Amino acid sequence: MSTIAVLGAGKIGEALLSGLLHGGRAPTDLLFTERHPERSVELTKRYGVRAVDVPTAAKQADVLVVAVKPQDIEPLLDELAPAITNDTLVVSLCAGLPTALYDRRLPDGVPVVRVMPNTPMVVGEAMSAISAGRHATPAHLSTVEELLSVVGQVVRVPESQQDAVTALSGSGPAYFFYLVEAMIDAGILLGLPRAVAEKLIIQSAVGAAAMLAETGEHPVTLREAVTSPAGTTIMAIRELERHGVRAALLAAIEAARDRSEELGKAHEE
Ligand SMILES: NC(=O)C1=CN([C@@H]2O[C@H](COP(=O)(O)OP(=O)(O)OC[C@H]3O[C@@H](n4cnc5c(N)ncnc54)[C@H](O)[C@@H]3O)[C@@H](O)[C@H]2O)C=CC1
Ligand SMILES: O=C(O)[C@@H]1CCC=N1
Repeated sequence: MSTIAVLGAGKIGEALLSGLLHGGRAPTDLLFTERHPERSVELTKRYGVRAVDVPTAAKQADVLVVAVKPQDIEPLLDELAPAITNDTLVVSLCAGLPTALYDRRLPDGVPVVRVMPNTPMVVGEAMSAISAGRHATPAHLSTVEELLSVVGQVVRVPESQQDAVTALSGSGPAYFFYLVEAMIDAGILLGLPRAVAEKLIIQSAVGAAAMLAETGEHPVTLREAVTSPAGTTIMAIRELERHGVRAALLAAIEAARDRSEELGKAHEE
């Protein structure tokens, strides 16, 4: 079994470690690096996984998963470059960072796969999109696909689509949480107890998501089935249209895509 090291065990790094353990990987097959010692202690206690430094991770692991903030990539690449060989696969989860950045900064020929996952990884429901860098082979892509399918679903996309993917599914869970938060507030406005409003909205979200995933019906069809002539739903839809919610979503997701592109450009020479 291959050894996987997570470089930067924050929210996404921890979600991956925990998901892989849940999927049957032995703690001895996993390593992580973390710049905050107290975080390392906490994670080793929680998962029984060993914290190491970057050179040790590069030497001992077959797959290095980079999960630091894009703004923190440069010092990590400085540490990694002298320690890594072409036998090690680099998997980057960083928003915006192109595989070309790794190609420039790491020894020639190191294979890199760019991935955009999302936080539902913590419950095994991630959506991950993967793209091969210049030196990554179909076998490398399959390795990453296999790794990530333990924590959710995986699609392959050309790297040129990764900024759009980041805006859609990378950030996507935040948009749904934001909607849920606003709808719970609406329940409070209408005088419902908070606990009741939360239960009503969260279960409606879970039910709607399950219908989307399981019926294969188009969202328009599912929405129309809720929208009775001269009923309650159409009154709400009219207000959503009047307040430009659809246009707001288009603009919001475009802004997220632009930011992803910008994060990548910040590291251009
Ligand atoms: N949070 C999210 O929903 C998603 C995040 N991502 C990407 O995943 C990456 C990580 O994001 P989060 O987990 O949210 O960030 P985070 O801030 O929770 O985790 C980053 C971790 O890396 C550690 N770190 C930084 N530099 C380090 C170094 N040189 N050596 C060792 N550890 C180091 C930090 O101490 C921190 O614990 C980012 O690049 C982000 O774009 C991708 C998809 C979704
Ligand atoms: O907000 C961010 O930059 C990260 C990338 C995708 C989701 N969270």
